[in-house]
Parts: sequence; C-alpha cells; structure tokens
Amino acid sequence: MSRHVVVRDFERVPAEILKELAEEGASTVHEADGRRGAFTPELRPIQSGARIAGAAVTVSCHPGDNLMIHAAVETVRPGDVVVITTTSPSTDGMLGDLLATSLRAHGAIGVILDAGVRDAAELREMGFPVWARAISPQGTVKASPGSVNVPVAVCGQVVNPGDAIVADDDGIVVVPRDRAAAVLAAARKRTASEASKRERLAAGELGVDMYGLRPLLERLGVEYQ
Ligand SMILES: O=C([O-])CC(=O)C(=O)O
Ligand SMILES: [Mg+2]
Repeated sequence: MSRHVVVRDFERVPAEILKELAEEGASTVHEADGRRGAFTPELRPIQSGARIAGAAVTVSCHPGDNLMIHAAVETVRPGDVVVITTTSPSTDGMLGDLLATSLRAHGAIGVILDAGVRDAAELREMGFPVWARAISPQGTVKASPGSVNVPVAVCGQVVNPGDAIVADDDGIVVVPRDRAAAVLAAARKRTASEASKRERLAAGELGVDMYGLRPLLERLGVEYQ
C-alpha cells in the first residue's frame, strides 16, 4: 500500500510578500517570473473580482472523496490558500459552504480546487473565493486515504506547500517560495512601467511607436497600402 501523509509544518512565503503579490495580480506576477507558474485555464473563479495571494496548503484526494480536505483543516494557518487536487480527474462537488466555513475558521483565504465545487451561491454570499474545474451538486464520500502538504501537480504546475499562490479573475499562478521576493521586486518594476505606458496609450500614442515595432513590421515584410 502506498504511503499517505499529513505534513503539519512547513515554511511559507512571508505574509508581507504575499500581501503585495496580491496587489500585483496573477498576470503581472506570471510575467515578472519570466512567464512561469501559470495554471492552464480550466479552473475558473466562481465569483468575480476576488484577488488573493496566500501560502499553499496542498491536498491530494481520491476522486469523489473529500476526506483529506477535512484532514487538511488543522494544518491551515491564517492567510493560506488551499490547493486541492484528485489523483485522477473528477468534477464531483467536493467542497461547499460547510468545508469553506471550516477552512475559513482556521484562516484560509480561498481555495483552488481541481475538481467540482458546490453551494456556489452560498460561497459567493460568504465572500469566500474558489477557483474550480466545475460547479456540480454531485456529492462525495469520506472513505479513502490521500495526503496533505506534499508536492502536487495541478493544471501543468507543481505546487509545493508554502509556495505563493496568486489568483484573480485572470486565473492562477504559483511562485516557488525561494523566488517569491525576487518575483515581487520584478512585478513592482513592471507595474511602474505599465503606469507610464498606460498614460501614453491613453493620450493616443501608438503601440507600434512606443514599443519601436515599425522596423520589425518592415523586416517581417508587412506592407502598408
Ligand atoms: O459536505 C460536503 O461533502 C461538501 C459540501 O457540500 C460542503 O462542504 O458544504
Ligand atoms: Mg454543502
């Protein structure tokens, strides 16, 4: 039988860094990390306008079974984002307002769920953000072992416990813990340069001039008629 574990303690990206990563948002953070870390876009937010960054608590569940989400709750610390996946694809509604209430009571600020979510209206009402593969009433059981706070692969990315998860209306990005401070510095720079570009574009300046793209268009053989 394979070994299943619940890891209680691990290092997290510091809260000051997470707070600022949330302000930068998923797309900027992804660019700032050399276009790394973006989840493929199958997981969609069930609400709009939520923008969070937190340290990952990871949960690997048997499909159709939410036992390990319950086991994960006591490992959550304030500010964490719970990243849940299943060992084979599932859209069953593994988490709803009750589990969200329990996770929130221990400090979770949101959930990334590579499976189905339910009680969508109640979750929106609670203001508890969830990104999920599906919304589904399909219930799940509590019967199979899994693991908590081990590395998980979700939507093309590996998430280690304690990594930074940044999620908003654009999607989800993971930043490895040891790169988070450097990525934040790069994101700040990018945001500053975007502010001046935004002003110039609003004033009518053309991207082809601002980015110096005319020689490129010419080199590529694009003819103006
Ligand atoms: O209880 C469950 O299995 C999932 C759910 O609906 C909830 O957390 O509210
Ligand atoms: Mg429910």
